[in-house]
Order: sequence, then structure tokens, then C-alpha cells
Amino acid sequence: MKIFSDEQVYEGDKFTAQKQQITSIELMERAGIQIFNWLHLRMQGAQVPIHVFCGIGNNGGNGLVVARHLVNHGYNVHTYVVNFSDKRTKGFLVNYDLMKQTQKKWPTLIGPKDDFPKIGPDDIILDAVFGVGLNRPADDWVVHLFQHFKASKAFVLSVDIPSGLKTNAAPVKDTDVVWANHTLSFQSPKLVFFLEDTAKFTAQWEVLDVGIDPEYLQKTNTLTTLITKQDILPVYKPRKPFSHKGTYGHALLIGGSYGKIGAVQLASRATLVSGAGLVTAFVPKCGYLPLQSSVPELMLITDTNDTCISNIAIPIEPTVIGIGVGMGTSEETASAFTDFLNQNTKPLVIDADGLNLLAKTPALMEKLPKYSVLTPHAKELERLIGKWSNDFDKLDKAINLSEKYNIILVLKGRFTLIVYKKNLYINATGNPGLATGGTGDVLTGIITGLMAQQYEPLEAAIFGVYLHGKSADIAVQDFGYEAMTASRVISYLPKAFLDLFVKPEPPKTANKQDDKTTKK
Ligand SMILES: NC(=O)C1=CN([C@@H]2O[C@H](COP(=O)(O)OP(=O)(O)OC[C@H]3O[C@@H](n4cnc5c(N)ncnc54)[C@H](O)[C@@H]3O)[C@@H](O)[C@H]2O)[C@H](O)CC1
Ligand SMILES: [K+]
Repeated sequence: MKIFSDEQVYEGDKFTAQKQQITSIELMERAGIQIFNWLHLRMQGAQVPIHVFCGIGNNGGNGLVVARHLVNHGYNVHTYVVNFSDKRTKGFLVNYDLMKQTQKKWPTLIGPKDDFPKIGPDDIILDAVFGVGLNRPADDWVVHLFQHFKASKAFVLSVDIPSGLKTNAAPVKDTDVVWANHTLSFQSPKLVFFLEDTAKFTAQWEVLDVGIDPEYLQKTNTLTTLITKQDILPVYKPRKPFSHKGTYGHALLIGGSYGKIGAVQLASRATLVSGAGLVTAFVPKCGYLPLQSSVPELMLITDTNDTCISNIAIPIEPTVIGIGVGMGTSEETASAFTDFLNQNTKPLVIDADGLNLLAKTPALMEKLPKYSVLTPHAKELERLIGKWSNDFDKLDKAINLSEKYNIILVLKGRFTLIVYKKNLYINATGNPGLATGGTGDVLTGIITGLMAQQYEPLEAAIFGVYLHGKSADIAVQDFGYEAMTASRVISYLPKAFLDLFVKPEPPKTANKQDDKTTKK
């Protein structure tokens, strides 16, 4: 799913108005009616007080459209204009007049000196104060109004985006923004719904199709994409009947150290279960017995050192190398890693201590083959790019690193973000059950396994993160969060693959006769 920038949203409006020969007012009406329908479907005429707070821009215009339809359908509506500027957009003014005609009175103007209306905890607030046009922090008195919303404990439904939240920057203070229970976003979600610093401002969100012209949606490329099954399916490579294990590549995993051989076991199993034809692991001698006995499909090469990797000598020609899981950062391993990078030409997936060793010797970044996939969690990322002030600063730093070395970064988190230069792919599969040791090793194995099968590195990163999270989403139904383990993520991978081909359930029609009754 494409995530459009603010500029693209405005462009889309204009394009749609021209192509469909409609006015922006009609577009605003269309958007407002979608919001009214959402409310009407759920409220069914209930006389719960609805407080509609409208800014003086088009977001406010949307709010006035909704207020008018609510009044016309007999709802208990109180409409306010939050008068934070003397400017008025045309869309606002047209709907302001329509509201007057409908209610025979102007909506209540709220200014810096006015008392705020009383709002009960069981009331509903429609937040149409600011939309994507917010271009500076809201005035203090408006911020106090937002705090008044929160203090009321009423249900807050935000139009397009919680007011006070910009689409491309973190707020200065958490109190500067409306805390929404639900946000109805026009045409596409916003990046801020997925970032740790800003996702909290809307407990839930959904996208409303406001009828932006399909041609515009189709032809407009976006830098940011929310990964859905529809984006993944075209990436999937169906297997040909006349294929053999060589067709699916030979993955090599390098890692492990005394007491952390399990990381290599997890990564190797994940590489196998994600479809690699052959998998070899290069480990210290202490890994030989446990791995040969626990993963019969795995071939092994051992280091001369018993407990850690000291000299990476690879007598095979792997398709792809996954390096770093459980590897440790001892002196010997650090020098072996440096020597390895100095002579390696194979595509790389680098994780865990491989990332920590890169952070210790930044000059090694120059040695990475292009399109190398790095999979840092937050701490490992900080070692690579330094501290960040907020998620947008983090993204800027990550984009710079990706552009500088032409590499792919998998920023693991609640919503894992895959960064390739200025392109950002948001993964929405996964759940807190993944917050357990070894799941990162599994992800490394999956991405390595996909690259062994000729998935391009960026595709493998996106597809691998999707599968990893989807597997956990299916497994959580059997294990819950607490009992989720990295091994269970591996064992549910097959279901994640098969789920790709499950057709979504058609919506059940309410009056569908039960088959048995019609058979009599
Ligand atoms: N296709 C769509 O997505 C559609 C979206 N619509 C709605 O339009 C808004 C964007 O409207 P816009 O008027 O550009 O911005 P706002 O409503 O957010 O208006 C804010 C308004 O006030 C000025 N302003 C910004 N920040 C401040 C501030 N801190 N203090 C004072 N004034 C401020 C700014 O100049 C704006 O003019 C979008 O979110 C949707 O809700 C279309 O209506 C339908 C299609
Ligand atoms: K809003």
C-alpha cells in the first residue's frame, strides 16, 4: 500500500477534481460523507453527545460536512470552530455557511479567551482541528483544548490525522497533539502511525477511500510503502517442477561461539525452512557435535579454534553468506571478520555481532558488497549510526548510511522498517511474542535463505521480514505471546508461506440462508 506524502495528497485532490470534473468542495463532501457513514453505521442514531471541533482549514471543512450530516440524521451534535487563525479556506467557508443554513445558527466560535465546552466521559469528540496542513506547533490555547479533550476521557475520532501531529516530524511535546482513540485517514495511512514516537497518538486507525482518482493512485510512486500481502505476492517465486536443490542455492552461515551455538542452529534451520537448496555453517569446533546432531540437513565446516571464530576459511562457493549470529566480538573473531571482509565478494546478510564488529571498525563498511542486508535492532543500530533525537532523526541517519554504502537496513521493531536509500518499506506483521531470544537469528536465516533462491536482496529483506512476522502472527494463535519461542517461529514458517495463497474470506451477507435449510 502506497503511503502518499502531503504534497501528493494535495496533488491527488487537484488531479481528481480535474479528471472527474468535480470541485474540491465535492471532494470534501465525499470525504466528509465517508466519515459520517463510519459514525452512523456504529451509532445507529444513538443520542450520545457528539462534539465536532473544526479548524479553519479543509480538515475543519471535513468536520463541518460530518456535522451537517449528523444534524440532518437527528444526532445530538455540538459544533465548534477552533478559531486559531483569521484565514479561512474556501472548503471551510462553504461548509460553514451550509451549517448555518442547516442549524439556523452559526457554529460556536472558540477563541483564546473562551471557556472550553463541557465534555462528558461518554461523549464523542470529532477532531477536525488540523489535518496535514499543520505547519507549526499549535498555539498554547489550542494545545490546552487538546488537553481538555484528553482530560474528558471522551472517545476521540480524528479526521485524517490526530490534530497537532505532523506527518513528517515528531511533536515537540506529547501534549501538543490530540490523543485519538481512532483515526480515519484519507486514502492512505501516514508514516507517523507506525513510528514508536508517534504511533501512540492514535490507538487505532483505518483508511477511508475518498475517491482519489485510481489513475493518480496507480501512476504515482511513493518513497514509503506499507507492505501488504498484495505487495508480497508478486515477489514470490513459484517453484518449477524440473528443479533440483542446486536451483535454490547454497547458503553459508558464519557465526557461533562457545555457549552461543544455538544462534547458528536457529539461523540454519530458518535458512533451510525458507527454501535454500543447501545450507552450510562455519562455526568454532565446539559447534560441530551439537549442530551435526540437531540439524542433519546442515553441512558443517569448523574453525581451527575450539571456542570462537579465529580464521574464516571457506572451501566452497556459496550463493550468499549470513554472518554474525552468536559470533561474539573477541579479538580473534574481530581480526577474522576483518580478513573475511577484505576478501569476500559474495552477497552478505550481516546481523548481531557482525554489526557490532562493523560498529567497532567503521572503515570496514567500505568493504561491504553493494546491497548487503544489515539487520540491526535498536541498540545495534545506535552503535552503527550514533544516538538519535527521535524516530525521524533515526530515519535520516539510517537513510544516509544506506546511501553512503549502498546497503539495505532492516530496522527491527514493532513495525520493522526496511530502508534502502530514500525508500522506506513498513512491515506490519509480527507481534510482541517476537520479543524473545533467537528471533533475530531466525530472521537472518530467512533472509539468507531467500537470497540463496535468487531473491534480490531488497526483495528478500521485505519478504523475509513479512514471513517472519506472519509466522509469529499465526503461531500466537496457538501459543500466545509468552510461550512464543524462536523455534516456534521457524516451525510456523510453512504456514506463513501457505497463508500467501489463502483467499480473503468474502464478507458474510447478513441474510444468507443456511445451506441445510434450503436443501429440504
Ligand atoms: N484527498 C484527501 O486526503 C483530502 C483531504 N482533505 C482534508 O484537507 C486537509 C488539509 O487541509 P488544509 O487546509 O491544507 O490543512 P488543515 O485543515 O490542516 O488546515 C490548517 C490550516 O491552518 C494553517 N495552520 C497550520 N498550522 C497552524 C498553526 N499551528 N496555527 C495556526 N494555523 C495553522 C494552515 O495554513 C492551514 O490552512 C486534510 O488533512 C484533509 O482533512 C480534503 O478536504 C478532502 C480530500
Ligand atoms: K484532525
